[in-house]
Amino acid sequence: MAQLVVTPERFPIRGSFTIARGSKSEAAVVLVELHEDGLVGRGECVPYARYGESVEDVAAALTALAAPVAAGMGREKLSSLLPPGAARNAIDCAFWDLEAKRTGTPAYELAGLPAPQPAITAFTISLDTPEAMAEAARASGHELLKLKLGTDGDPERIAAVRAATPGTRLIVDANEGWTAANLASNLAACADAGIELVEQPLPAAEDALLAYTARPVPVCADESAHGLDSLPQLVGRYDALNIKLDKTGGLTEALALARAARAAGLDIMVGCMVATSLAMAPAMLLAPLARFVDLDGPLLLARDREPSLRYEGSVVYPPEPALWG
Ligand SMILES: CC(C)C[C@H](N)C(=O)N[C@@H](CCOc1cc(O)cc2c1C(=O)N[C@@H]2C)C(=O)O
Ligand SMILES: [Mg+2]
Repeated sequence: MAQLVVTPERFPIRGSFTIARGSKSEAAVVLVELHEDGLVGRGECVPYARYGESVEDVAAALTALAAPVAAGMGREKLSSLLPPGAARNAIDCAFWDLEAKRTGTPAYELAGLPAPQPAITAFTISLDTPEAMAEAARASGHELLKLKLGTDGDPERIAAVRAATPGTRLIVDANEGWTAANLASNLAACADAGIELVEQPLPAAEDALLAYTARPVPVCADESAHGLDSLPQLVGRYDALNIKLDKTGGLTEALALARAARAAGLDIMVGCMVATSLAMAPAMLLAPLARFVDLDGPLLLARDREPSLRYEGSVVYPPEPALWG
């Protein structure tokens, strides 16, 4: 029977990171370890205030599972005990890792997935002035950039980055910062600049408008997409959804959501919060199902876990078993 250990941790961000909702200077994560017969399964999550989560509440919800876990409770019970969200993510991924270690079978095989392959990840450019974003984009040298937008002057930011990086693939993320009044003009600016995807333009509560708006660039749900239950209301409004394990409550529901979304004709982005390689590793298993991979969390950190995922230029490599899975 496994012993559950829950540890809140902080990892400093290199400089700071700004989106439409505010700035961050550190990643606040919760680590879950499941110790059994000398083996340790691990998972990591990022509680997000936007979804009503805090480090304290998530750690408490996980600690409350110590007794049932010690009594033999397994991964299959989690969806009846925790909502889709950060707490379930950390323990779900820890169960997958423990099972992989106990059976000697890689997690991708346990999940019925192909072996994950190296993938091009997006690299995020923090929200700033048009000049500063253009310079950060040019200096990054990455093949696929995700521009954080969501405030006045976004067409100028888009135009400045496009002029500075003519050959670079671009996606943008408004983090709910656009409005009914500027949606059409901002989407037109994206189309003019050859932007490949626009993530969460409107506040989640205003999604209905998207069904009646021309979408000259594919539009991807992020803050509107959570677990499987959220899928029906995205169809007809969005062209893609950003699957993050912190929103689905781990790999188990992420897989079900990815398969259901593809069956409904939606493209998939596999995304992340600002977190370490341990949080990215299970998400790498979804990369073969995804049109866009956005697993750059560790690239923004001043310090990562050891061992970490391997990043070379724009390419992220599948995890080694010593990290996860
Ligand atoms: C390193 C990147 C930020 C990761 C990824 N490319 C990305 O864009 N992810 C999210 C951004 C969410 O990040 C936030 C926003 C926020 O207001 C507060 C936090 C975080 C986070 O990761 N940790 C704290 C809680 C996206 O919108 O797609
Ligand atoms: Mg987003």
